[in-house]
Amino acid sequence: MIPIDGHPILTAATMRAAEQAHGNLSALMAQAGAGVATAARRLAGASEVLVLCGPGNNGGDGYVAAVELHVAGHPVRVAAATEPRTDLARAARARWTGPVEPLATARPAPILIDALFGTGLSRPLDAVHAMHFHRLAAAARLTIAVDLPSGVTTDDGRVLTEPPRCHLTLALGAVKPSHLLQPAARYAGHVRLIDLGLSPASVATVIARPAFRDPGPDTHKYSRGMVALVGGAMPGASELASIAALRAGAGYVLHLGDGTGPPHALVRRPWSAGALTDPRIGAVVIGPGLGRDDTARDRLATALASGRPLVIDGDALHLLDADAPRSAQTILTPHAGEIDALFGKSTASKIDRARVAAARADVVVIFKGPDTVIAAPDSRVTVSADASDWLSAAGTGDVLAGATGAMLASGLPPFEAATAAVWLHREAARLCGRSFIADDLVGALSRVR
Ligand SMILES: NC(=O)C1=CN([C@@H]2O[C@H](COP(=O)(O)OP(=O)(O)OC[C@H]3O[C@@H](n4cnc5c(N)ncnc54)[C@H](OP(=O)(O)O)[C@@H]3O)[C@@H](O)[C@H]2O)[C@@H](O)CC1
Ligand SMILES: Nc1ncnc2c1ncn2[C@@H]1O[C@H](COP(=O)(O)OP(=O)(O)O)[C@@H](O)[C@H]1O
Ligand SMILES: [K+]
Repeated sequence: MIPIDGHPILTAATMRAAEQAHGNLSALMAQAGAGVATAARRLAGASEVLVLCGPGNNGGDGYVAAVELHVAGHPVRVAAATEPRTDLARAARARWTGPVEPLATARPAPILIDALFGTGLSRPLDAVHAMHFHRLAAAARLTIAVDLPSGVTTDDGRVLTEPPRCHLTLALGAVKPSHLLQPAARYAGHVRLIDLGLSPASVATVIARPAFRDPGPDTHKYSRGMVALVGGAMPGASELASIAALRAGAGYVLHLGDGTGPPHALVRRPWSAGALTDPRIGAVVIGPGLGRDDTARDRLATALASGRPLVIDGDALHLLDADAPRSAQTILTPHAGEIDALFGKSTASKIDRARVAAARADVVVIFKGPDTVIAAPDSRVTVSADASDWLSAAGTGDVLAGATGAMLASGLPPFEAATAAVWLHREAARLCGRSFIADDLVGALSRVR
């Protein structure tokens, strides 16, 4: 049971390929079931465990876990609605010598293990089965999902049948997109990986603590990163982004626009056509509070022509031509509405949408939300989940844009800069607790650094 940070994300198909390449499916199931049993024993204390087993190999994992728990002397019962249908699951079922209770009449237990369906779920659950799943979970103190909460798809975060909210999901062999993507992810609870030694390769990974560029003895303010924030109609938003850039670690932040007042560390200058010609500028952030009028259009055109690395957010995303050729490293930070507006609506998974957008616009995309997907034009993807829901407040996106500018100006390549900023933003939100405002989040960036 290991934390998932930095681990590859695999789809059902790539998981099956990894399984085939391994060759010994029976050994994999034995390992998976043993891993589930170990985790359950660690968390259950002396409490009885009830394992719900489905017809496929997810159910097979459940039977193996039940046998392992029994052998270890742990009180365990099994319930199922249908007989196993795969050879592996049948073999695992045959080794379970206790009774198999019908799902509809199964007595609850304090610890519930959901081994109904995993990566093979192909349609909604039978309504009566789903009802009993919910009944047993409601009566349990702890619900542990094997591989995935039964009812969610594997690859795109969709929910076919609403499962109970599990406390823990044990991802078998690899993390899957639905462990991270909403709405499915909310049913998984904490996600931990059971390593099956498959070492699958993937261009998609779970976000991990980044390697920040910390200052050293030779550092000066410009080498640490100079960020220019292009202001506009609503100076509050660009100021928030400016202060975020400072607190995320930029050595020098230039706010180009109206507005006065603290912090004194912020260098304020009015906007001018030549404002972005300073060769020391390592990143330009444009969009927070920019407005969408002709002035905004002119400023965006100047930023795009400047050749400086760019972070394009908020209003600027509404003025941008996604298909125009790029003259500089560029990071876009759209939320779902902005992705729809820029690239058109789509029912594809958030990972695929971010990847397609990045390739089409030749940029790094930070597709924001409760699950944030960062994609590069070369197909690399990293996904950040478990962000505080309290981030759903005005101005938190401006903070992310400023932090992204600081990371880009520090010299990190765009994909790494975007990843570092998203991680920093998420951790800052964690430190803020509940009911914080964007200004608090800015302060917390320093504490995370
Ligand atoms: N990959 C690996 O490395 C490892 C994988 N392992 C485990 O294997 C799991 C995948 O197993 P799996 O492919 O047998 O699929 P699983 O999710 O058990 O169910 C599919 C079965 O249910 C059926 N069915 C589908 N939907 C249904 C519905 N709504 N209502 C009713 N029936 C429905 C479907 O039949 P269908 O009718 O669609 O043909 C099929 O019979 C994976 O999650 C992990 O736990 C580990 O053991 C070891 C390493
Ligand atoms: N429910 C949520 N849980 C976690 N993070 C969220 C949630 N809703 C929004 N966020 C994050 O909060 C920020 C909101 O940005 P955005 O929508 O641009 O707001 P604004 O433009 O008002 O600053 C993004 O970083 C997004 O990922
Ligand atoms: K399951």
